[in-house]
Formats: sequence, C-alpha cells, structure tokens
Amino acid sequence: MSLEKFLLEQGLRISIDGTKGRCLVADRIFTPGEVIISQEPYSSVLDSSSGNRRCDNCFNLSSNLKRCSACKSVRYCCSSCQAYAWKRHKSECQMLIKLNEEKQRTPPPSLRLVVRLVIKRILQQSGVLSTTADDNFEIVEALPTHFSETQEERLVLYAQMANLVETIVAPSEVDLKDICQLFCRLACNAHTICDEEFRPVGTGLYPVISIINHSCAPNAVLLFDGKRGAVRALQRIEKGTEVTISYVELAGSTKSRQQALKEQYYFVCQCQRCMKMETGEGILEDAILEGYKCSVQQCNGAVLSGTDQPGSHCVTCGSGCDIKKFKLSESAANKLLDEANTATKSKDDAPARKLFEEAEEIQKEIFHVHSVHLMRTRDALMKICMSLKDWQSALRYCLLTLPAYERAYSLKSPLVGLQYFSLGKLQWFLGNSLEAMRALTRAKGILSVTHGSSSSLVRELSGTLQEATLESAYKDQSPYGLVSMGMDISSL
Ligand SMILES: C[S@@+](CC[C@H](N)C(=O)[O-])C[C@H]1O[C@@H](n2cnc3c(N)ncnc32)[C@H](O)[C@@H]1O
Repeated sequence: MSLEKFLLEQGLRISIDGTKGRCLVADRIFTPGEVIISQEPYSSVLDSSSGNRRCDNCFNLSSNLKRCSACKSVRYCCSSCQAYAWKRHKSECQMLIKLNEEKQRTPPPSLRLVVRLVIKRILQQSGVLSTTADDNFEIVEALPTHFSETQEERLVLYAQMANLVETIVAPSEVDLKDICQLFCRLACNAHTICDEEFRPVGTGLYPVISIINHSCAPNAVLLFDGKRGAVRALQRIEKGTEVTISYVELAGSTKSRQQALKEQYYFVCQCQRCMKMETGEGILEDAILEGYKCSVQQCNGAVLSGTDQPGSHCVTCGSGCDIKKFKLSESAANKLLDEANTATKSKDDAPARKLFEEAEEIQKEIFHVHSVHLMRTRDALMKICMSLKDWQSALRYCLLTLPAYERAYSLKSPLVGLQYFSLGKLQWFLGNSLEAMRALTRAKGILSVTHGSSSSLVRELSGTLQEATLESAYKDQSPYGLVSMGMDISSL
C-alpha cells in the first residue's frame, strides 16, 4: 500500500507548501482527544539513564529486567519482548560483544540510533524484516536533511560518527556521505520519547509523524505509550486544516522560540503566535514572559530584555527603567540557580532549596509575576519541597506557578493539566478535598484530551478524584471535620 493510501484511510493527506515543504492535512474532522495518527518508531534508543530501568524493546518501566546474556548491554522486561527484538538486536549484539572484548565503551545513544537505523534498512532490504506503508526506508529518506545549511563544525562531528558507524556495521554496507545525511536527518526529524509526565526516556524516528510541521500554537500534541508515538487533537480540527505540533519548549518569548527553531530546524516560524509579535499585544506578552517587570507599582506591564530590542521602557506605560541594574540582579540570580542545580543533582535538597529561595527573592524584584524564569524557579522549589516532604510549601509554590503556566503554555496544554494534577494531589493530602476536587476535575478535563481517557495517568487521576469527592461528601456530613482517607503521597 502507498503512504498516500495509508494516510487517506486515517483521514489524512499530504499537501505541499512553498515554505514548509510537506504538510499533514486533515481530510476529515478530528475531535478533541481523538488520535490523529499513531506509529511505532522506525528506529529508537533509550537514554543512558533509562537503560537500566526500562525494557529496550517496549520502553516500559520494569523492576524485573533481564539482561541479554550475550552482550549484557540491553535489558528486556519479558521473553516475548526479547524474542521480538532479536532479529534487530542480533547484529547490534555482535557489535556490542566486540566492543566489550576490546574494553571499549558502549557507543552513545545518538550513535546507536543511527546504527539501529542502518541495521534495520539492511534487514528490510534483504527481506529479513518486512516493510509496510508506514515502516520502510523510503519514507525515512523523504524527510528533509538540511544538509547544506548544517554548520561545518556539526558536519565534522557527524563525519567522525559516520566513521564509527562504518567500523561497527560492515563497511561494504554503508556509504559515509549517506550516514552523515542520516545524522542530519535525525537532528531535525527525530523526537524525544517522554514518559506521561514529559520526562525524557529516549529518542525515536517516526517517519510519518515527522511529516507534521511545527506551530507555537499547535492544534495537536505528540505523546508516547512506551515507545509508540500518538498524536492527539487538542481541539476540533476541521477538514482541510493542517495538523501541527510543537517542536520546542513553548514557555518562552517569540525570540527564544524562534532561535531554538532556527538552530535545530532551520526555519523562521510564522505561526499565529509568532505573528502576534508584530502587534502591541505580542510585544507585551514577550516582555512579560522573558523581560523585566515595570518599576511603576500600579503598572502591570513589563520591559523587553533583549539588547537588540528597543528595551528600557515599559511596553504598557512607557516609563523608563534601569536595564543595567536589572541585568546585574539577573546574573546574581543565575549564579545562585547554577549552584542550586548542582546541589539538586547531588541530591543535597536542603542546601538546594536555600539557594533556589535566594534566587527567587531576587527574581521577584525584577521579573513579572508571570515570568517564565520565576515560574521555573518556583517549579524547582515545589519539587524540592515535595522531596523534603514540606507539603504546605510545595502547595504554595504550585499555586504560584499556575497563572504563569497558563500564560506561557495554552489552557489546553498537557503541562498545565499535569500542574493541576499536582495541585489537586497536594490539596487533597493537606485536607482541602473540595479544592482538590476542583483542581483534579480541571486536570482531568485537559489530560483526558492530551493523554486519552484510558491512559494510566488519567485512570490514576480519576481514582484520586473519586476518593477526593467521597472524602468531601463524607466531611460535609461528618461532625468531626477533617478525615484523611490515606492517600499515597509518595506518588506525587
Ligand atoms: C520534521 S520535518 C516536517 C516535515 C517536512 N515539512 C517535510 O517536508 O517532510 C521538519 C522540517 O519541516 C520544516 N518545517 C516544519 N515546521 C515548519 C514551519 N512552521 N514553518 C516552516 N517550515 C517548517 C522545516 O524545514 C523543518 O526542518
């Protein structure tokens, strides 16, 4: 079956745009939460830190992983996963054994991803592995490489890695320029595979999902079940509308989003959100998210912080501000944040908390209450307070982050849903079951769309919501006030 026919069966088609290249377009209406397309990766690899916690075949977490007895490098959750992976792993296994014998380090995930891709291509070409409309090397090859725009330094690195791939896979099977192009193709098409809470676990290439272009105000979202990618509609998508997802962190100013897109994907975004920058509303939004707050007490405005922008005046009231002073304070806060992050990595929670708190004090003086810088610091503080079991402070920080989350992302964003889920769990644990019910209901409304109502996250959320509802009803009738029904706070 051709890719076109395969897509038509799913209610999708490809159109060509002069600037964007191929676009994936809805050929029917998609309703919020509906899966638009789902796909197994053509090639995928776990991050180094996930390799000893997750199955190398299905990417699911398991406490009972068994190592491949030959290479001792990859782990599987069950014999059927191991048997399924064997055809692909066989060649990789020999390579890993050889590297172990030569006492060489296991290649990094980025290199293993390319090795796996090349091995799969060879196996499909020789007929050992079958091909389907959405699982063949031609659709991988159809993805852009941006080879001519790739910086020379990066190409030199890719050439060195291609040499390694050549020594690992039989040299007669690979062409160095081909491999360099594969590295370029992966850089602008592969997706980070995340768990349900958006923590990265690996990388995968999904050649059909990769046809979907970027928007900073996307109408769809990509999530993963194990390593299977699924794109769901965030809103009603009319027939003839392009399906879009986000490639980058959306909590940022137009300038930082565009910089990230240009660096990795080589285009200037002209989406609806970026185009707002042409208007006063867009400029104020950017100043609030990443600029400095206006020094005038009654003004809720902000000042753009970039040196190449007409800064030093509030976008709302026009008052001048001392940018130099703000920048000095910002560097002092950043220094504290660097130290705090180092302490967090070494699990020194108490000193890390102190450093984050000092940084937050400075940031409060210079940033708008909805600034993404302040939001990230408070998010880190919320997590540290949870780890220190200071639930009341964690709740306070969670509440402080929410208006910034809703502004920086969209109200339908899964990240906003997850933040409401944390809020609901904290409120319930602290005995505010009525407020918890409100937060959990809000979270359920968002996460049922983004993750699907049968996902394990939404099932867990529904369970918590049901218990909070029961507790709230019980408290209404109980003469004794607060009654805890034994929530497992460790899952926060
Ligand atoms: C993952 S691919 C998307 C599919 C691609 N359009 C194609 O023809 O196969 C990513 C590349 O698509 C293009 N692209 C994606 N989103 C875009 C956008 N909003 N505006 C312009 N180009 C875009 C860029 O060239 C980017 O590097």
